[in-house]
Parts: sequence; structure tokens; C-alpha cells
Amino acid sequence: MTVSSAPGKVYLFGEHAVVYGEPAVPCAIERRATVTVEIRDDDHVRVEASDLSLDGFTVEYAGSTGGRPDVDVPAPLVEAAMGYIDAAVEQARDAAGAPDAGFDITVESSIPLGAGLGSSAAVTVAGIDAATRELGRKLSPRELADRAYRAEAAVQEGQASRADTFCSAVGGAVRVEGDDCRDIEAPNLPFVVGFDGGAGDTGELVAGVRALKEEYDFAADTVATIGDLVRTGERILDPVADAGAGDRLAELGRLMNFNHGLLESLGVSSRSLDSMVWAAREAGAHGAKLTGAGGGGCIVALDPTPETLTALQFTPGCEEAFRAELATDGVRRVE
Ligand SMILES: Nc1ncnc2c1ncn2[C@@H]1O[C@H](COP(=O)(O)OP(=O)(O)OP(=O)(O)O)[C@@H](O)[C@H]1O
Ligand SMILES: C[C@@](O)(CCO)CC(=O)[O-]
Ligand SMILES: [Mg+2]
Repeated sequence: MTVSSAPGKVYLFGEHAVVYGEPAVPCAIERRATVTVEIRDDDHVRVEASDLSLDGFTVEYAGSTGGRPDVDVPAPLVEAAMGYIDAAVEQARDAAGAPDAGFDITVESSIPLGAGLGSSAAVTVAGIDAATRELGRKLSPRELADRAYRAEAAVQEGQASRADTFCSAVGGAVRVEGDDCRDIEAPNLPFVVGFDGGAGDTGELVAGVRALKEEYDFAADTVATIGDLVRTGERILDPVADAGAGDRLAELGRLMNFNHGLLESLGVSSRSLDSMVWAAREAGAHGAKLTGAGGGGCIVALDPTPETLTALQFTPGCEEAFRAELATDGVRRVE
């Protein structure tokens, strides 16, 4: 039996634009998906994913039902829910040269699904790592990130960047621009996350931005502007280049506010995301923005004081608020 965990992430800057080759800076956070894999002596795959709920359905795969989910939902919904695990299994089989390997898989996660904290990347990274090790092959963090990217891209029909999967595999703060993925040094950032209890469909939201960008030149310009903003943000993060600069958190926060406005104009915010962003700003956060694909889910704010956390806890539409520590480890081999 092998067990791996991998972290979720927040975007300091650059989601969506990163899909079109602009740079982005996601940061791994200490909320993890843990995947346990045990090889079987046949070629079946049995998945137990008790956190998985689809608009009110809870899907539980159990042995007693012969490996089929014991819920009455249409097959496409189950396939959509299981897509990342299936794709991770395919990548692991391919990496280990074992196309007929079967597994019993258990997924446990403290990352809300579809909420912008990279649950899909964490499950995919941890799943590929545990399954390849179960087959006797250890992937380097970069190989793992590459495999996980291919799995996410397959599920999201090509509409994925390397950002979420690279960040989850290597941990810390990273910078991704096209195929160029690197870890970067970042100061300790006081992230506060607000979660509206909802979810957005990453594939659909990415497709919406693509359509807007194709229809209007100014939407394409907005995407390019996000890239400019990220390059400005990087200079503030850089401990060498930025030596002697003024209040770094305040400057990063201003850019986060700007980034949220640009994402809003691309149509990926929502009323509850906007109201959490404003609650954070009014509480004195340096800045706040939605994180991930949007549509619903989470915002991230920068505030070293307890004020934003408290304000979010009393904001209508905010279901949960928590402080998110930077996860310095990416994938972790638990067993
Ligand atoms: N605990 C889990 N168990 C099984 N599958 C999971 C789990 N968490 C996430 N997934 C898979 O990931 C999908 C959600 O991925 P999606 O990319 O839409 O959102 P996200 O990764 O949480 O947010 P974002 O991509 O915006 O950061 C779920 O529908 C499911 O297929
Ligand atoms: C919206 C997006 O930029 C981030 C989702 O967490 C999609 C991607 O990068 O694959
Ligand atoms: Mg995702």
C-alpha cells in the first residue's frame, strides 16, 4: 500500500491569463488531498471518494456494489466526477509500463471541490505519485508535475495550464509561463481565504473567457494586461530586485485588487465572490481577489491582522473562512 498527499493552492496573481501563455504565480497552501493506493490482482479500479458530492449527491464507491458507484445519477455526471482519478490511473499505468494494473484507491481531501483551491490538481498529483510508487516507479517532482498536467489537460479538453499541477507537485510559491515552470522565493504571505460554499466548473469558465477573448479585442487586451500585472507583481516579490522598496504587502494587495477587477470584467466573478472581496477590503485587508477558475468558490485576501478573518466569518454568503499557510512541501510520500 502507498499513500501520497499533495497540497491545494491559491493564486496570488494570473489565473485564466496563464492558459494563454501569460505568467501566473500560484502558492501552495496547507490543505491537502491524500490518496491511498493498493494494487489488485486483477485489472479493476475501485475508488472510494467520500468527499465527492455533486450538487447534493454523495457518491460512494464501495466493494459491495462491485466497484460501481451506489448512487442513482446519470453516467456522464459520475464520469465528470471521476475524470481526474481515471486520468491519474492512466498516467500511472503509462509511466510504469503496466497498462493492465488494477488498484483500490481511497481519496480523502480537505480541499473543497471546484472552489478555486486546486482540488483537481492535488488529487491528480497525489494519485499519480501513489499509484506509480505502488507499481515500483518513483517519479521526480518535475516528471510528476508533467504527468499530472497531461491528466488535467485531458479531462479539461486541453483547456489547462501547468500552473495548478506544478504548484501542487513542488509546493511553495511558483511561477508558470507556458511550459516554463519554476519555484520562486516569496515572503511569508498572510493569506486569508473566504469560501462561499459553492463551486464553478473550471472547463466551462475557461471556455467562456476564450470565447470572450475571441469576440472582443479588448477582452484579449484584458488577458494581456493581467500578464503585465503579474510581471509587476513578480518584481515586488523578488527579494533582491525589490531591496529597499516600500510596503511590499500593500503593493501586492493593490495588484490583487486590480487583478480581481480584470477577472470580474472577464465574467468569472460572482455576487458572493464580490461581496467577500469587498468585506475583506473594508476590514482592512491589503487586497483581495477571487482565486482559481471563479464562478463561485473562494477568494484570497492578504491580512496579517485577525480583522479580515473575523469580517468574513460575519459576511452573508461566506460559509467558511480560514487562514492559509504556505505549504513548503509539494507532494508528500506518507507511506
Ligand atoms: N476529494 C476528492 N475526491 C475525488 N475527486 C475529487 C476530489 N476533489 C476534487 N476532485 C475532482 O476534481 C474536480 C474539481 O476540479 P475543478 O478543477 O473543477 O475544481 P478545483 O480544482 O477545486 O478548482 P480550480 O481548478 O478552480 O482551482 C471534482 O469534480 C472531482 O472530479
Ligand atoms: C482558470 C485556471 O487558470 C486556474 C484554475 O485553478 C485554469 C488553468 O490554469 O488550467
Ligand atoms: Mg482544478
